[in-house]
Amino acid sequence: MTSNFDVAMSGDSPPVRDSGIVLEDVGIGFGAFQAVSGIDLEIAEGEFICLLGPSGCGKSTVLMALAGFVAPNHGRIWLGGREVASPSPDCGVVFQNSDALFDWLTVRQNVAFGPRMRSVAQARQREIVDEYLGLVGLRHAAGRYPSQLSGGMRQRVQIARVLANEPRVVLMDEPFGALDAQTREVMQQELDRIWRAHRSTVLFVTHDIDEAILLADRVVVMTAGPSARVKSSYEVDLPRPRQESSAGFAELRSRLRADISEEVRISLRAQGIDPERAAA
Ligand SMILES: Nc1ncnc2c1ncn2[C@@H]1O[C@H](COP(=O)(O)OP(=O)(O)OP(=O)(O)O)[C@@H](O)[C@H]1O
Repeated sequence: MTSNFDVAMSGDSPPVRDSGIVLEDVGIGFGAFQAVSGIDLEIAEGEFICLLGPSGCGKSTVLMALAGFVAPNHGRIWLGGREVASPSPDCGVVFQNSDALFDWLTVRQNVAFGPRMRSVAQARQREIVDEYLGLVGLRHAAGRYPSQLSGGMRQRVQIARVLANEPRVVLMDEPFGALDAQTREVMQQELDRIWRAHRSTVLFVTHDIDEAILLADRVVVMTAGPSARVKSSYEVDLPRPRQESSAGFAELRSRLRADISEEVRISLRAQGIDPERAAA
């Protein structure tokens, strides 16, 4: 496929041989503030990673660097064997806010937008749109405008629109964070089902430990910032779809809770807040 890759070929051999992701000693700063540093992480092709950590530790910053929106000030990032230098159609991004949709286009036109930009033939565009709208259960709403949809439906359109570009990697930054608890639960189940059908490489940022265990092959925990790094990594060796009531789920939840609350306490102390008082 010829595409207008915005990523530069790395001068030397990249450390990945497939469509995975490699972050090698990555640091990202904003002026004098070093948000993350020394991030080493490998994500295999088709792997679903959830990134957890205390608020403000730098999860979104890492995602923005992977998407090519922010440049690291140290280290290197490879995606599918190419060094990331700027945003690329190889990498689809779903944000928390479903307002990323084009209000003046119907659901069908929103999902067809990427394939149309890639000059995909019209008949094929229709097939792609039908496939991805079917996947998110919204074929019946193809003719509606975003303003005529609920928040959950808009978010599903956003996911379909990103997947219709058939990116190698999907980055999701708290995509269900703004949804009510019930819609969120349905969306988590749907995403699990969609991912099992497509097996793209996914990096999913969340605050929610249960969401991470429901979705991830591996949960990666970051330390408190500044200069946050990867603290630990947990393989989620539970059969899908996962049951929150299972013993394995509960055991992993309590290990993750202990690990993250240690970092939250560090983060609160750094802000001059006594964590014991804050909990009282
Ligand atoms: N554009 C920016 N300019 C300056 N500082 C920034 C910028 N973007 C992020 N930061 C800082 O970098 C740190 C990491 O922010 P980031 O949003 O990545 O954290 P996060 O872990 O995703 O937070 P949350 O869980 O609350 O969404 C924070 O201290 C934040 O204030």
